[in-house]
Amino acid sequence: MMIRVAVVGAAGRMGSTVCQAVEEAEGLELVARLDVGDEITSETLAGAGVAVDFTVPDVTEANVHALVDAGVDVVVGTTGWTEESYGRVREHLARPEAAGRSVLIAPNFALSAVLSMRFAALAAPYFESVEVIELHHPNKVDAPSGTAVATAKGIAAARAEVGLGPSPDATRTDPDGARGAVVDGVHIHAVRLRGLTAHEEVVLGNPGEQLTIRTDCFDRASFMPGVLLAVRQVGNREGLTIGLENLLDL
Ligand SMILES: NC(=O)C1=CN([C@@H]2O[C@H](COP(=O)(O)OP(=O)(O)OC[C@H]3O[C@@H](n4cnc5c(N)ncnc54)[C@H](O)[C@@H]3O)[C@@H](O)[C@H]2O)C=CC1
Ligand SMILES: O=C(O)C1=N[C@H](C(=O)O)C[C@H](O)C1
Repeated sequence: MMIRVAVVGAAGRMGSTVCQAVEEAEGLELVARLDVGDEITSETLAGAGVAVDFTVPDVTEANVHALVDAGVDVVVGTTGWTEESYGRVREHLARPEAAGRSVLIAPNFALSAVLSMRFAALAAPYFESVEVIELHHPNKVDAPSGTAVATAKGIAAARAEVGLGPSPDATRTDPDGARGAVVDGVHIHAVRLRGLTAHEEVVLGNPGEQLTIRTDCFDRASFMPGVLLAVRQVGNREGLTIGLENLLDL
C-alpha cells in the first residue's frame, strides 16, 4: 500500500533531503512540502498519512500537536525535546480524538549514531570517567546536540544502575564554562566547525586505558534509511515512541 508523506521544514537541509529520499523510495509518495508560513491543516497536508518534521527546536512541539490534530502519524527528527514536551505529546495522544495516532521522535536517524549511543550505554558501567564531545557544522542553531543529550542520559542511566557516582573531577574554578554542559552528571563539549556535518565521540577512561566510541555522519544521506524506516513503521506503533532503536530491536 502506498504511504502518502508530507514534509514539514521541506526547504531546510534535512527537509529537502527527506523530500528527495521519499520521492525516490518505493511505496512512498510525497504529497506536501510545508515550510515556515504554511499552516498545518488537513487541506495543506493533502491526504498525507504520515508527516515528517525537520524544523527548529522552537516550533517542533507545536507542529506535532497540529499534525496529530490534523489526523496524521508523525516522524520527528527535530531536536529540543525535553521530558516535559514528551509528556505533553503523550497526554495529547491519550485523548480519545487522537486514538490510533502514532508519533516517533528520534534525536538521530543514522545507524552509526544509534549504535554508538547503545555502545556507550553498554560500556558506561565499566569506566570511572566518561565525557561526550559532539562536533557539528556551524549552521546548527542548538547546543548541545540532541544526540549528545540522549547519549549522556543513556550513559547516566547505565552508571546509576550499577551505583557508579560522578566521574572524578577536581575542577574548582571554571568561570567560562570550559568544562562544558552537564546533562545528568555527564559533561558534553560542543564544537562548531566549517567542513563538519554531524559527529560525536564518547571517551571513557580507567586507570591506564581509554575507550573511544565515535560516529561520523559525513553526508545527510546517512539519516535517510532511518527516516524511511520510521515513515514505513510509525503507523504500527500507537502512541509515542522515542528513538529509532525501538524499530531496530536494539
Ligand atoms: N534526528 C536526526 O537524525 C537529525 C536531526 N536534525 C535536526 O533537525 C532539525 C533541522 O535541521 P536542519 O535541516 O539542518 O535545519 P535547517 O535550518 O536547514 O531547516 C529547518 C527548516 O525548518 C523551517 N521552519 C522553521 N520554522 C518552521 C515552521 N514553523 N514551520 C515549518 N517550517 C519551519 C525553516 O524555514 C527551514 O527550512 C534540527 O533540530 C537538527 O538538529 C538534523 C539532522 C539529523
Ligand atoms: O543539526 C544537525 O545537523 C544534527 N542534529 C541532530 C542533533 O542535534 O543531534 C542529529 C545530528 O547530530 C545532526
